[in-house]
Amino acid sequence: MNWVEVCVHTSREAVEAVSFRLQEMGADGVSIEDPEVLEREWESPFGEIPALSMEDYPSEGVRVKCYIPETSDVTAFVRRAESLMKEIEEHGLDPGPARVTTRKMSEESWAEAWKAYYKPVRISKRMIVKPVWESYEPDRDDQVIIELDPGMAFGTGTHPTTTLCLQLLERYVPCRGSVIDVGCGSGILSVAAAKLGAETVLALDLDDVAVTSAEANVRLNGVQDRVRVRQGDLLRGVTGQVDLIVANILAEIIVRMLPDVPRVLKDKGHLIVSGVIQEKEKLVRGELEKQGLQIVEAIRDGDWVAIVAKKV
Ligand SMILES: C[S@@+](CC[C@H](N)C(=O)[O-])C[C@H]1O[C@@H](n2cnc3c(N)ncnc32)[C@H](O)[C@@H]1O
Repeated sequence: MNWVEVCVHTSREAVEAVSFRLQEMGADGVSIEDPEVLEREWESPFGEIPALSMEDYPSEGVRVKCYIPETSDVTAFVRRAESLMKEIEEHGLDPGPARVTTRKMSEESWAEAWKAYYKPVRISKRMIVKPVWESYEPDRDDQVIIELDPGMAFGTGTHPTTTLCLQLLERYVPCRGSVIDVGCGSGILSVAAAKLGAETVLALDLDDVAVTSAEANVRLNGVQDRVRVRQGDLLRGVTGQVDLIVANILAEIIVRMLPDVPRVLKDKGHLIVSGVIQEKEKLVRGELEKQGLQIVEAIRDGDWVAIVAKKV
């Protein structure tokens, strides 16, 4: 299949909002070309991009690129991307050059374009997310390495909403406990939960591309005996109770899921929700309380918030 690269040239402050909205519009991931990486002093070998070249980056602003099938309605997608620039401005963010351009790509060049931007990432002292085509030498005995081939699904481990979830999973996955990952995308959080000691993990996603990708990543990490992947709409139809639910989806969708949480969560079980932009934090907190869930803590990365709540 051939692809169309849609490039949104924007400002650094609008990158998060643009990336998230492009994914809401149906793009299954984004790559970000920010000249800031040319100047940054890396603290560790992780995240380094070899052969950095000035020509690959814009001289002003940041380029956010995504790839959509040539057979999809490209014109409509581009129109929505253009109106997104107006939305950004209305929300008081600098849209930057606010240009949307397209380029046709073959299947092979699309795959390579992705790989160039995706390197091992250190999530915490113990946890590393590593693309399957990269090599990495563990630097501690208790290291948790999550191998990923994200394909077309969201969840490379580089998005702050995913990173926040991974950091919380490291602290909240109960040893030999049960976990549900709602909106599993590439399966990254399910694999992490299994590698952090969960006995059973149910990975759910509405999108069949995500289901296929999660199944592949579960096998890649050898955790298929503990992780089941199923297509599903939030917690609808889920029976039984688990120790931990994690969901990295947008605030509005999380709010729709919350009425089902007390039914699916064991007493004293935890819920981790991420994908919450700062402005929506109050809404999510209010709905958590409405469901009788006690807020334990919230952690942040830029404008993103992840909240942990407990069934008391
Ligand atoms: C932001 S991605 C998170 C992927 C991955 N869990 C991570 O943390 O990187 C959100 C995922 O939720 C899925 N999703 C959206 N609405 C859903 C719904 N109603 N039920 C289940 N999954 C849903 C999307 O298909 C997407 O894969």
